[in-house]
Amino acid sequence: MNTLTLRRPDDWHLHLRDGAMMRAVLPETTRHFARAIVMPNLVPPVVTGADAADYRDRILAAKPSGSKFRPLMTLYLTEETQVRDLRAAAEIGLIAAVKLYPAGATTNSGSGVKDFAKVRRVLENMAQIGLPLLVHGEVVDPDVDIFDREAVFIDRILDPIRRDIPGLRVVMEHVTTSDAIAYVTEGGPDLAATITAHHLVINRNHILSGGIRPHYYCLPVAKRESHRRALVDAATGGDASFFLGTDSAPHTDAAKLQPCGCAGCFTAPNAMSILAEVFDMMGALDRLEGFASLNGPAFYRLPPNDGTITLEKGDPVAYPDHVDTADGPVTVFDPGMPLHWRVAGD
Ligand SMILES: NC(=O)N[C@@H](CC(=O)O)C(=O)O
Ligand SMILES: [Zn+2]
Ligand SMILES: [Zn+2]
Repeated sequence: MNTLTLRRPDDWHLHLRDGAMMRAVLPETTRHFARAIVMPNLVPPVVTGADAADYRDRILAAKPSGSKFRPLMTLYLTEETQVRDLRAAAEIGLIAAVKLYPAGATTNSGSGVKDFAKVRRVLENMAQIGLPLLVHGEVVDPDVDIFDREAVFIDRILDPIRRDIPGLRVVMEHVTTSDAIAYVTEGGPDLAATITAHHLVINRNHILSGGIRPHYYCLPVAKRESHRRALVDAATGGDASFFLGTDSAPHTDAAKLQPCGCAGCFTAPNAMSILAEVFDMMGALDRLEGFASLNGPAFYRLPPNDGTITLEKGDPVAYPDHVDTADGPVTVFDPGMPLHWRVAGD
């Protein structure tokens, strides 16, 4: 097979940032994706409905002319989140989901939740109205090994919350372990997971191969090879609980390349080429549309997109190694292998 036409895909987990950075990275997403769940971890975070409306307007104003891209907004859950504000934002269709960051778990998560009892009433209301809770699923306990934080989060935090609040719809974001895959596979219709492109192609060895590779450092950190294989099997296996969320997370090189560098991989430009390569290697190209374009809308109770994109197979595709922003260059994720599939028109 040398060409493949899919319904236009969506990105169910994306960091667009703000200001000059947003203006520089947004076209990299709108080129391929019709919609994206936009993460709220700005500084300060997107906490209220009014914050989300303002941020949405800034994104729409920065969108390339002619693009029909639709940002799907999220609120950043804090211990002060007001039920009334959240319900109002959901009712008018301003927000598509609410994001839970355990305080301290990742980039700009300082305003996240420390005491889960304090957000219980908000979560109950979300269950009532069917509004999905998106979780960065890692515990922050420094005594828990960084490679175990996702599995421990499921046992200590996520599973108790889901038992406590039946009907709460949850997306485990950017899953990295076979533990999460197993939990989501067994989790029933109210549980789903996003999988990134980069976690399908790197394991933890890549971060430390021949030296330290800051551009492969993201959170949750890539795990051992057996986990990567479990992710590939889940993404390509046809279970509708799994769908694409690139977690494309731009940071300037200056912010990545320092003694304490930021976590995040910038994959918006080449995520679709990476996915096509992985699905092709697995003999599963016929399932790429489900993963990238159908399973996400089904979980979010939205229609799939009308338009299509076409992928073409040929000589290895060269992507620019960075995108320039007014804040400095942002390095594009290097998958470390040739990519043979390009999006037609790129
Ligand atoms: N994934 C990352 O490594 N970083 C994300 C935050 C997140 O999604 O956890 C970011 O905002 O930079
Ligand atoms: Zn995260
Ligand atoms: Zn993210």
